[in-house]
Amino acid sequence: MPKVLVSDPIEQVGLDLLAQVAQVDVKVGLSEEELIKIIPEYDALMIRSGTKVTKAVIEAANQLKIIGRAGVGVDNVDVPAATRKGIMVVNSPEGNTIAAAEHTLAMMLSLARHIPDANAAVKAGQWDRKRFTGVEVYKKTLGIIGLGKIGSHVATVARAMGMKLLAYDPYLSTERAEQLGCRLVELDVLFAESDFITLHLPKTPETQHLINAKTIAKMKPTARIINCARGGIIDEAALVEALKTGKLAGAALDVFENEPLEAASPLRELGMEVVLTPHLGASTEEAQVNVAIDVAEQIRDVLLGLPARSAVNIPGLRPDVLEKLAPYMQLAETLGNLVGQLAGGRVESLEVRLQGELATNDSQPIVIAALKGLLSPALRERVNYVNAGLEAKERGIRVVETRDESQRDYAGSLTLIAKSPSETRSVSGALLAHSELRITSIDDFPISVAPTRYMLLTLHRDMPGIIGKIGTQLGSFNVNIASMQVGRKMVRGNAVMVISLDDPLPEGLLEEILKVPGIRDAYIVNL
Ligand SMILES: NC(=O)c1ccc[n+]([C@@H]2O[C@H](COP(=O)([O-])OP(=O)(O)OC[C@H]3O[C@@H](n4cnc5c(N)ncnc54)[C@H](O)[C@@H]3O)[C@@H](O)[C@H]2O)c1
Ligand SMILES: O=C(O)CC[C@@H](O)C(=O)O
Repeated sequence: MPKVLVSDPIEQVGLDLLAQVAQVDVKVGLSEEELIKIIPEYDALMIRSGTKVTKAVIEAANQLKIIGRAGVGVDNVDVPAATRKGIMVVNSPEGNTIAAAEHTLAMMLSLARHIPDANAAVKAGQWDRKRFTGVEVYKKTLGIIGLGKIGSHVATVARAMGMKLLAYDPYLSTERAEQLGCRLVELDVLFAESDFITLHLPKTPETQHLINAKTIAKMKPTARIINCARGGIIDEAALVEALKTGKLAGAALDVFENEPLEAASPLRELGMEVVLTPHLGASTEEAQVNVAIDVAEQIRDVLLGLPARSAVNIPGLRPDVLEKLAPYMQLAETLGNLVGQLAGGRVESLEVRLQGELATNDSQPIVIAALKGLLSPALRERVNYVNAGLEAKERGIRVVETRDESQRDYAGSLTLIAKSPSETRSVSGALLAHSELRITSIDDFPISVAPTRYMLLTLHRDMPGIIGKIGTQLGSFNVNIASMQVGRKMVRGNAVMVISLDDPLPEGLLEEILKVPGIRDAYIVNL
């Protein structure tokens, strides 16, 4: 019988499901060392957010086939290390949506009406009504940053409470926002006009400290902010300072830069302008049952040799199909991610052109992988091989597929053309020997570049000295170049430059590069 280790508290219904096919050991509160010691015995690991599945744990997991995260965020799992080891990571992208949305609304009302402090005062024997006079949410403006699953439900309920809704989500169509009764605006407008601001976006390098001293200065001093998304999207030091100096009226936080919140955190010192909960967004009986069943079923299926429905890293295809298509799917996902970043988010249509041997295969997994790549800058681990098609449809992205079975320079190649309201961007790629990925053109400029984690792309005029100037700029910011290539259609015409970097591009460098004469546009791409 296979063995499953459950290392965080999981609802019994999930454990019962697993017990039908496996020996289930529940061992909560293990240290990393203890986990490393026992993990080689196990075929599956089931966790919530408490267990840190580090690279060292994964390296020791010689028998592990699947890691199941009973919840959405897989930020506590080293997913690239699991993928390299062929371990599937699955999650439950929707099981706790309602719980997190309702917690957000509860936090907003608690903050508006000082419920936690009033409750504590009454329990302490007091009866002070004046001190706890609150504000109404009716006819107030709620600014929602991130209008995905949770943000959408918050919008629906807040609208019913008579709130005016603004939203900022760079990856969402205006139509979808309008369906939810939200006016899609730029971030600065949302900051300036909102009475309440609520965060429902993923934490990424781009969204880290999105709320900081500078952005808080753009908000009304009467504004109140709610974060039930991820700690670190708000700069806590800046928030504390703003609350102390009256630049902001209140904050309700369920998530923190460090969890558990440090005993000495200055947030704990603040008064009723702050409401704090210990990451309870998903903690309802219903959500815990949902995520436990969702993830236990997937672990059970994988142990029985069946596909999983919410694999974050490896698609749940039959092994023989997967083996053949996997390198092309990786190519499609990389190109989707690249073209999405170039098109700048609001993609309305994606054309998938399959060439050569790719055109003769089942195209569905390739199209899905391209959509997963396209949506991953916006949705991160919430988009997977199962929901990518549906997510794209809900976001109003039309998919057009074309095939050409003739072979050109490569056995099979793929082109993705993404259209946004303002522009059309295209990228092509192919596989070399040993399934090595190559980007073979960008906006029809021929190149041959291996995709890397950090890349800088420029559109520029082909002229003497321009490459040297960009190299000097990167050097002056201490950024190391791994490789560089220029693609052009004619001498001294328009060209594209693709630079692979060893380090992420520091803040401010892109602005300097855009000032170089001859540079028409420049992009940071993280693959
Ligand atoms: N507190 C909790 O216990 C709890 C529970 C569940 C989820 N969460 C967190 O809530 C957040 C939202 O979850 P969800 O299920 O709604 O996710 P989702 O993927 O459905 O929605 C996220 C939305 O954010 C948008 N987005 C991405 N980058 C953005 C940016 N830079 N600016 C504005 N919008 C951006 C995306 O387009 C998407 O619409 C996540 O951070 C998730 O980890 C917390
Ligand atoms: O309580 C949990 O397991 C964390 C919930 C939430 O942050 C998630 O990512 O699903």
